[in-house]
Amino acid sequence: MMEFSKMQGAGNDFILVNGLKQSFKNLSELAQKLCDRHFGIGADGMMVVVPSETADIQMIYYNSDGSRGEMCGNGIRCFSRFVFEKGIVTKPSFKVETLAGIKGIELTLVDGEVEAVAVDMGSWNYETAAIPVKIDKNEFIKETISVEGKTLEMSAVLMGVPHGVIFVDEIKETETIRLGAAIEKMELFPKRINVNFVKVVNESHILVDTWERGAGKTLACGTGACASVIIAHRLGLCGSAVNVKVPGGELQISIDNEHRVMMKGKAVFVCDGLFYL
Ligand SMILES: N[C@H](CCC[C@H](N)C(=O)O)C(=O)O
Repeated sequence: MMEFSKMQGAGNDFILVNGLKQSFKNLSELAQKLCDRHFGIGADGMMVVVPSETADIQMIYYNSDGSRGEMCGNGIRCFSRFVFEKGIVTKPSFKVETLAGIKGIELTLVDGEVEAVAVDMGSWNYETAAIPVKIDKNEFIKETISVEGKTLEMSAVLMGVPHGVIFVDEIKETETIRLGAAIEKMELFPKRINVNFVKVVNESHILVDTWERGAGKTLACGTGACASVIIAHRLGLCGSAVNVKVPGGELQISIDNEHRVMMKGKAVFVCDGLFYL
């Protein structure tokens, strides 16, 4: 049997496993098994707590399809509350090692409970070689793509993981699913890509709906919310402090003048349990 916690951040749900107490052979297979919504517990992804030599603790993230994600914005908020409330980390400010670099965490405590988690998500990268995008241009900004019989204008950015951002007049979940699924796997994106459909309400409010690489349609995507603000800000469509409303809740995203993105939002425990491996 295996101990786990189920958590969610703005409706993006995760299974957390304490890798300091138990070790596993194949994390990709474990993620697929645990995240299956019929034969397992059910979640968008799985995080494992492991030691770090360069930070206070290390987060390993897998999507529900068993693919490794370099970073997970909603996930790192849940991970941070988990390691604090389980006593693994004992201070409200700490650093988490990820495949996308070390992230700074600030917990907001109310009566000893974690009320919100702020994450220094670090900076972004527009270079097509880094995202990656297979195109003979340095950046992929407002480029035209044809998919599922539609011509769309998309911009791409690496926010720890690859993100595409498409601005729409109206968000339709059926289109997020139909178009997102096709764009994720286009040859243009050798490592696949997360796809965000964005409606700008005003300069401090946007709506985002995301099709996630390796997880499909989710109720929120933290790195996607960050990517959407970054691109909207670059195109002059929003300011540098934005409330991002997603189907599962909302996130506060801000860009500082050192080219860094800060994300703040909740992280909620759903349950603790035992899984029969
Ligand atoms: N599916 C993403 C990783 C999780 C991102 C998302 N859950 C977030 O909150 O940032 C990828 O493989 O690129």
